[in-house]
Amino acid sequence: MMPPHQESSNITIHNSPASIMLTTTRTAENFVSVHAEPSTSAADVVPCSQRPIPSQQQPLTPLPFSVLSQSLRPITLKFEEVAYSIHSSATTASCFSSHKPKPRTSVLNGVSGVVRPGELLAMLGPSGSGKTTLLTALGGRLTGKMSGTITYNGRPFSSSVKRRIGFVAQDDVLYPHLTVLETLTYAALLKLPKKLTTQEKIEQAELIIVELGLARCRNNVVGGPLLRGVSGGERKRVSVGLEMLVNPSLLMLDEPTSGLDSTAAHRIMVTLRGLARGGRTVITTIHQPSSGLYRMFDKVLVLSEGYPIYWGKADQAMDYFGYIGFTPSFNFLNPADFLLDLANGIAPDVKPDEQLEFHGRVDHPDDQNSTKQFLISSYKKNIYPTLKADISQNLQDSSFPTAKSSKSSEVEWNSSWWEQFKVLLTRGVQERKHESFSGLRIFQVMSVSVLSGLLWWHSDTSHIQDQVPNIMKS
Ligand SMILES: Nc1ncnc2c1ncn2[C@@H]1O[C@H](COP(=O)(O)OP(=O)(O)OP(=O)(O)O)[C@@H](O)[C@H]1O
Repeated sequence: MMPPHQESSNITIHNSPASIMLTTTRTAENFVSVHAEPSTSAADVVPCSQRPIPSQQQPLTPLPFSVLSQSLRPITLKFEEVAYSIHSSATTASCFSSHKPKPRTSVLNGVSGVVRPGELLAMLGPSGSGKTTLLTALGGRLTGKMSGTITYNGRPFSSSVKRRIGFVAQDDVLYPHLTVLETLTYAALLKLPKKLTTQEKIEQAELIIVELGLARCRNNVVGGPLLRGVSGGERKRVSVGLEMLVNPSLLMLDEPTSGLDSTAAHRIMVTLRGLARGGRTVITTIHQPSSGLYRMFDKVLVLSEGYPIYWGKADQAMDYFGYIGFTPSFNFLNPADFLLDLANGIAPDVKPDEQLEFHGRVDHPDDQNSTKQFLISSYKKNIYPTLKADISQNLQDSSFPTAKSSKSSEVEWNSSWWEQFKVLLTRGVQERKHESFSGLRIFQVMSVSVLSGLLWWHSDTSHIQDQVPNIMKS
């Protein structure tokens, strides 16, 4: 079987040193920031003066084209009164009760916000508070009964918006036996426009590897549950890199730091903040950030059982809760801990040792509920009016292409059928290079591939999101 990195077909993955940092600069935090070029027509792009100042410029060799340096179309995301409910009787339904209307459980209740290019929004809340559901809704992936409005530069979700969104799910789907370089290279070969040569696409993958600080592990296998591979943080950065290949204007990440140590989590968050400062709109859910991570957020949305209890600047959250009467009775080093306690209905006047007792006792839920109710009503009274005014601000925007230009750009971004087939075949062989081949297995795989292919044969390009998981699995 072919060793990794060996030339196969006409696709070659080089291990040459990445001397292609066209648009990268290192900041004082030893962070590689991604310099995108937001359109100057967008009203609320973060001014250059607010971006991190590079401490040193590195000598750069120009590339003919860089996916990261091409002009972005910044996205201002606004969502207002988003509510979502699910059927809660799935387990109790029987053939005798099937005609009864099923009760619904509310998951999100009147959640609103505005996130602008250059901003990093963190959604905080206890487990089950609705963070992932909201992120999925904002990413245009939520099916079911949802109400409220979500707009992208003032327009509803559309295929051209979809193209500009990168979504990193909590459970990322990666090929365990491919190396970091191979993973990103095959993705580049599939995703990048056909006007680029194969060599240029490979260079884009190398550029992303450098951008995300993966150069050290570029030749390590990604790994999975049964195969030891790169570390959790590196794996997460590979997932971010896969989304960056299409240079998204709006990047969404579900729990990108879960299961990581504080250093790896910090590195991921530094990366995300850099992506935001490059003109992108970045939204992440996060479970229990350290105080260091918390300080990196621009805005914070705190959810409690699907209700918002805080929306605003991260560094003003403690002041707000102090204003409505919740001042920590001891010095909270980590504001996130304080916010999560409040979202759980735990008032700060309960001392730490009493809090343990509080968690263990069952006769206090009323106290917790009344605290939550007070926080929800305070949000409606103090925060929502200002937020609503902010959402109502008109946005002068011309950054999305018209239907006609969008169509032509979509055609431009598709590789030919034959190109995709060659890449998928090579990737499939590479991924299974450790396995022994038999005629039966080859027949089995080919039959499933043909069937999958027929299912999506001539499907509309606007359904590309549905096709991607099939491409990944095939
Ligand atoms: N399709 C669904 N079917 C059943 N329950 C659902 C569905 N979608 C959401 N829920 C419920 O809605 C609530 C919110 O779920 P969600 O995953 O958004 O929470 P979360 O804040 O992201 O939690 P975690 O931090 O544990 O990931 C949970 O109680 C979950 O069980």
